[in-house]
Amino acid sequence: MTLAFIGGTGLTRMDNLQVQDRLQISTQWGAPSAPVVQGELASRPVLFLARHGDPHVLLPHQVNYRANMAALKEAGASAVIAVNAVGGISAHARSGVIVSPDQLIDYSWGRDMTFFDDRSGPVTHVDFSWPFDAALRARLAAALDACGADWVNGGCYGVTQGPRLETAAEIQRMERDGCDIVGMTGMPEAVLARELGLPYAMLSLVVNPAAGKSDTEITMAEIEAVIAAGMGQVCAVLAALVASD
Ligand SMILES: CSC[C@H]1O[C@H](OP(=O)(O)O)[C@H](O)[C@@H]1O
Ligand code: HPA
Repeated sequence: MTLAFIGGTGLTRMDNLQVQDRLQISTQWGAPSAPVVQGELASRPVLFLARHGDPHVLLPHQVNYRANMAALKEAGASAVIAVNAVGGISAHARSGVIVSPDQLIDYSWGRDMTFFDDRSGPVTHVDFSWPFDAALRARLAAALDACGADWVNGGCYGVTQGPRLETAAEIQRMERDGCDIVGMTGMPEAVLARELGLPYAMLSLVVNPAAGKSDTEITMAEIEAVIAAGMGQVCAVLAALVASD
């Protein structure tokens, strides 16, 4: 099994990854955000892709999710762990906590969200009742526990369009809908993985209280501080995960 990691905001490069090659892959859907990094983590072969480019230049709606997922598949990925920075909606989704969501709701729009839209093949509707792979999430849970992480097993990730953050009313609506955390990149990434038959799970680091959930303005400085404190542990969890293979 070759695990692929997609690094998001705060994880453009993985410090604990031994880089062997940077694969320039072009796909029929265009170029991925960055070269696919081929390397070793805990002495196991892994792949890594910077979702927003390296350096981080792409906004969430500018990411070519189809090219990213197709490039990982072509590079030999057999499963994908996506790392995300998210805002916390539920009380237990405090800043610094890691969430492994088990559901999502998609509020994004206008993104290329399927590989099956060229009209040459059969009409395809994939099952997406459970967007995250249960076996991969179980392995992730063991790695999170082994690392002593402060983490939450399950929850609903709401995907907004961005790049602006949400209004307090939008977050209240998302809370009524059942969202626990909010980010801008979970879709169409998750469904494209499903269409390619790639097991997919997320590791979401809560980096701020979502809009209206604290008395203060959400600042990039606050977000960067939480990322600086927490992304090292996320990388350690990924190493523990591959070591368990
Ligand atoms: C205020 S930071 C917003 C930015 O961070 C998240 O990125 P990612 O999911 O790639 O970690 C969020 O989705 C936004 O793109
Ligand atoms: O509050 C947020 N909203 C949407 N995406 C995010 N990514 C980090 N924090 C947030």
